[in-house]
Amino acid sequence: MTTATTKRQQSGDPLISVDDVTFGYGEVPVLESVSIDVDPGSFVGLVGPNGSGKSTLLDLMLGLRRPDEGTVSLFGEPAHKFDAGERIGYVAQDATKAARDMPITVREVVEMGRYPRRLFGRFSAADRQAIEDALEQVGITDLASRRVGRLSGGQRQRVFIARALASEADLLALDEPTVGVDAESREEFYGLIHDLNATGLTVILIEHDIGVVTTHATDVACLDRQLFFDGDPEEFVETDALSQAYGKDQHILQHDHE
Ligand SMILES: Nc1ncnc2c1ncn2[C@@H]1O[C@H](COP(=O)(O)OP(=O)(O)OP(=O)(O)O)[C@@H](O)[C@H]1O
Repeated sequence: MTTATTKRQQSGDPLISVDDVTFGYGEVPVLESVSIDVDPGSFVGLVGPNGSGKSTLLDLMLGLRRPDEGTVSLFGEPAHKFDAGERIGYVAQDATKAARDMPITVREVVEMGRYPRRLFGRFSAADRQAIEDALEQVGITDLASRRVGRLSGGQRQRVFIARALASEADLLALDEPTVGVDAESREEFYGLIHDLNATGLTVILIEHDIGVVTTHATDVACLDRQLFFDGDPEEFVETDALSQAYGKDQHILQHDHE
């Protein structure tokens, strides 16, 4: 996408490197000896049953929490020292639900993604163009002056993706982004994420629907405190990692397939 991304892709260094990480909230262990790399340009689907530590691992990857043991590097730096806001578009669980109460327009949300790049507190012509391009890329130009709170869940998701694009993020991190979104909008949404990944944007997606993950992801990581599987989606469906990780919670998967 950007020149910086291209350079990193050429260098072949992982964009995120999690090395032998252990983490707990107080005495409660959540992650145990987890090691995983996220390569530039990849689309990593992070799956596992409820409470298996997916959101926690994402927090650690983005430097929002520090591991008890092990190390996490992000863009080649210790993750907790990195100012993640600059190069990462993060759509947290419930982010769009919170947006229901936002008394601001779609364009204003997308502009926020561009704030850090302003010079002397003002948008340049290039900034304005980047904002328009981001709106257009996710197909919400005609919604630009609408209030975010008045949009559907699927439309709000697009607004947040556009904000990430306006910031020229190198990495898009999505935590169950389509909860509560209807099947058609959901399919369209993942088509959009697929296309963005094809342009070089690295994607990490937490998602219970294994079908979505195996269709779009280039890598699957299956977690339940430990990493059960990390690799090719096709191999993943052939191994017993699914039943090992989900065990009695397999109904979660079936439910999402319906
Ligand atoms: N801030 C917190 N303080 C204490 N415990 C927490 C906190 N956040 C999460 N946990 C616990 O850590 C474990 C892992 O939670 P996490 O949200 O990472 O799992 P998850 O795989 O993302 O779950 P889900 O699929 O249900 O969203 C759970 O047992 C959860 O209750």
